[in-house]
Amino acid sequence: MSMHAVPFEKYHGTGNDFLVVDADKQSVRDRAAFARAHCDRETGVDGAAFDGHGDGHDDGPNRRGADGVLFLSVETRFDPTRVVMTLVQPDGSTATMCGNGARVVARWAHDRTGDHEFMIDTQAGTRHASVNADATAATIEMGAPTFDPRRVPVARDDPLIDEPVEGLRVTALNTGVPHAVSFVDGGRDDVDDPDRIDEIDLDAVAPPVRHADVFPDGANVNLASVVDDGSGSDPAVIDQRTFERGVEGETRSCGTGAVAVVAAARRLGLIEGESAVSRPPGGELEITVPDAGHATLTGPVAHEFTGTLPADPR
Ligand SMILES: N[C@@H](CCC[C@H](N)C(=O)O)C(=O)O
Repeated sequence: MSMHAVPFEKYHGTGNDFLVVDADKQSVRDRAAFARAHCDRETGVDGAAFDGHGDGHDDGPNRRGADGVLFLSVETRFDPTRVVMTLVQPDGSTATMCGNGARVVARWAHDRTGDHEFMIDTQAGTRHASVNADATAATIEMGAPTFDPRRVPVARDDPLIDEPVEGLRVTALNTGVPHAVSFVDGGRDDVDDPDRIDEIDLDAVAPPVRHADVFPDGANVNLASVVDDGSGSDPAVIDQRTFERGVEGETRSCGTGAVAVVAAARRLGLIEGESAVSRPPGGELEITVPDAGHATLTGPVAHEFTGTLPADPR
């Protein structure tokens, strides 16, 4: 067994939290085993064990474990600096894209270089990223959402738009990874509605959809409720919850999910305008989904703590 210790940083974006490992400096032989062990919410990385935890500057959710490990490689010979991103999830799988993870990558790269603009190489394509002046928020270009059945993918010839799948009415699309979006009536603040979004047992209703035959690669499953349709002077507001493939549970926030929710709401005519605010449990995200071209995702990012972890945790 290797006793090698791997330095890492922990960051989060609206509560979607990640361990970050500099892949240029650290070798982790079995990345899946590393992620499975250290992301575990009961036995994984514990911030209380490390200096810098809750340092008063970037006070994160400070939960044990994480939603994934970002292995990053920086290529400063490019302008803007390029970062190659690989996300290994708590079940050991590798995700092709992660919106909140990419926002964390931009902040991590800023903390190393002082730059504010980056290109991030993901398995879903190369994405432009920027951090704001004090690096408390990051914006990612998210590519163009697609409902094309071959690209979601869904196992049928027509787009899957607002149809029943395993007990939910679902719209299927790909925003870098596959998503199923299901709109429900009551928003988080509709406290008198017994069926409001937060009353739904997501851990019970999502897995049958996540594993449905119509999704050959599986899907992340989002519940969404339109709070404001954007017909007034402000952008639309949508409450969101996401059950993530790879985490196999609900996360505090999902960036590709937020873009999927807004793109699906636009497709179904539920909101007006190309900008919207998504409200996952972990905070607020600003999304744009233009009629053509790249969507964008903007929201807060924060550093939690720094430490070292065993490279081979078995
Ligand atoms: N949390 C992410 C999504 C990560 C990928 C997803 N779990 C999958 O496997 O499809 C985000 O912020 O987009």
